[in-house]
Amino acid sequence: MAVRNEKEQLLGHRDLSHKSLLQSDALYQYILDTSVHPREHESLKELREMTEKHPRNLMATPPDEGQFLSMLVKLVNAKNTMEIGVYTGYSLLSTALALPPDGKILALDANREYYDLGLPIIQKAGVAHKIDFREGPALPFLDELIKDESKKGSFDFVFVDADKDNYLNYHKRVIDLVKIGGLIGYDNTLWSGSVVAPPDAPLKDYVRRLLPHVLELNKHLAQDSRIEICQLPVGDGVTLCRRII
Ligand SMILES: C[S@@+](CC[C@H](N)C(=O)[O-])C[C@H]1O[C@@H](n2cnc3c(N)ncnc32)[C@H](O)[C@@H]1O
Repeated sequence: MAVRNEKEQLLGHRDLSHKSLLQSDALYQYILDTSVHPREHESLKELREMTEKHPRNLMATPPDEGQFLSMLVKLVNAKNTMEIGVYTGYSLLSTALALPPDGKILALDANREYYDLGLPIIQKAGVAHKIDFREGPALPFLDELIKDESKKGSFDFVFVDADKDNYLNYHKRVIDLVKIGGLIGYDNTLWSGSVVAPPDAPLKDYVRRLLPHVLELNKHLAQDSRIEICQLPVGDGVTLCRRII
């Protein structure tokens, strides 16, 4: 593949409608063909293919990231989890399939219409009973949740993939809801590679508008002594935070 200039590289993967920060599309395709698609649960495949036809499909979690989340949930033996930002449910279903039969996911999204598109597939996969879906803006919901002392430190794993301008607000609440030793995953922390874009880079409007929030979050997480962090170039960038105090 021809080497692309810096600006093209910053925009390229998004424009090709999959999310990869790798050096070439061929390399990303190799990962999908070799390690991801052959192991993808049939319901996840069905949900992914259904979502690909949706006008807002750019929001969907890519399958390599879904596989990563599934592995994480199993590695930490998660039972009680939360997801902020569901869309049609690809990451939700990946997590639900990875949880034990009595595992639970509190799933928050401002828009139930998207979830309802994926719900029949989630039901067919036999994991809908693990999901407690709540429609509405996540922030006030978290403010209520945190008033309940029994919810503090009760989550093993939280995945945040919603409005980027609220991530810091989510972090301020979620850090008290996740248990010590538990994990929080923040999605899109490399923001299509725009975190290193020169000022005149031809970024899409929403990428430019939300970039300061992503940069602020990354800085904040790196300085937060309550967590250990690891930022990974999976999907659009995922920062894992392990609560230590
Ligand atoms: C990037 S998508 C989530 C993708 C999803 N994790 C997946 O696997 O496909 C972001 C979602 O966040 C939701 N959202 C945006 N702002 C929100 C808010 N303030 N509170 C709750 N959900 C919100 C949107 O409705 C959308 O479904």
